[in-house]
Amino acid sequence: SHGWGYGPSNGPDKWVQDFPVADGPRQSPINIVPREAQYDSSLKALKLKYDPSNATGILNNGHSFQVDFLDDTDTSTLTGGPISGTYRLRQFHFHWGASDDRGSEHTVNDIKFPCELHLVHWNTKYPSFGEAASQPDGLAVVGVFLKIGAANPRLQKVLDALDAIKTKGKQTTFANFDAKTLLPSSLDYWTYDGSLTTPPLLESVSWIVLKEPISVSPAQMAKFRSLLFTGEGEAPCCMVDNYRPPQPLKGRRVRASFK
Ligand SMILES: NS(=O)(=O)c1ccc(C(=O)NCc2ccc(F)cc2)cc1
Ligand SMILES: [Zn+2]
Repeated sequence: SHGWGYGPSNGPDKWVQDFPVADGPRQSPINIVPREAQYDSSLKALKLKYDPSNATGILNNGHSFQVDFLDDTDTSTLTGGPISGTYRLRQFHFHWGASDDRGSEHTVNDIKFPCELHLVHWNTKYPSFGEAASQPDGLAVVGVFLKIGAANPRLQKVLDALDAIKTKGKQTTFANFDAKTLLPSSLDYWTYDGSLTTPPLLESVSWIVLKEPISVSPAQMAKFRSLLFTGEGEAPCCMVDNYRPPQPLKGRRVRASFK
């Protein structure tokens, strides 16, 4: 009944009641201060190899919507970057605001973007996502900022599917989508050790936040905001402001892959 959410009674400030790790040492998101990030020449280039045929479906999970991928083989993977080994793409999803002045989870010099994309990967040294999610090196999430500008044609196929998943729990098939097309031209990134940004807030994520945003138009942002947090037949509540604000850095280092 009273599950976690983003409202006044169940939002980010209340999560610590059910998930004490919310006050842990490596929580996400954070504010990224480029001037204080340490360039690390030992950081490798990101290597993302995604197979479009692994896309299976698109789901309104009541907190965001996600595009799910078949992750039973190493056909859609993340390697290189700050991580060692092979991480498999499991899903991507977004966080966004009720207006263009907010919505991202990470901020840069305290600047909020209207939307942030998360591509979620898990370390194949563990038998499953669920197992990996409880390990300090279990997950790797690539974060991409969306900035208001020209309409982004690469987003359109995802946004056109949203009418079919308006309410919580609805899902539909979503096939043959190349998640790589959502990435900006530069793969320069900041990286730090963090957590899931929603309950259970597990401290198992190597965060890889790309410096270059991709574009989204105001009309496309309106499509995100047409979704509902609520299920069919419930009093409708617009799915907006589904972002956790930045958390204390607690001495963590943020490294940059670029000068
Ligand atoms: N915003 S984010 O990219 O940080 C993020 C990514 C994935 C999840 C997730 O999978 N939750 C369900 C879940 C969590 C742990 C499990 F063990 C099983 C399912 C939550 C937040
Ligand atoms: Zn997320």
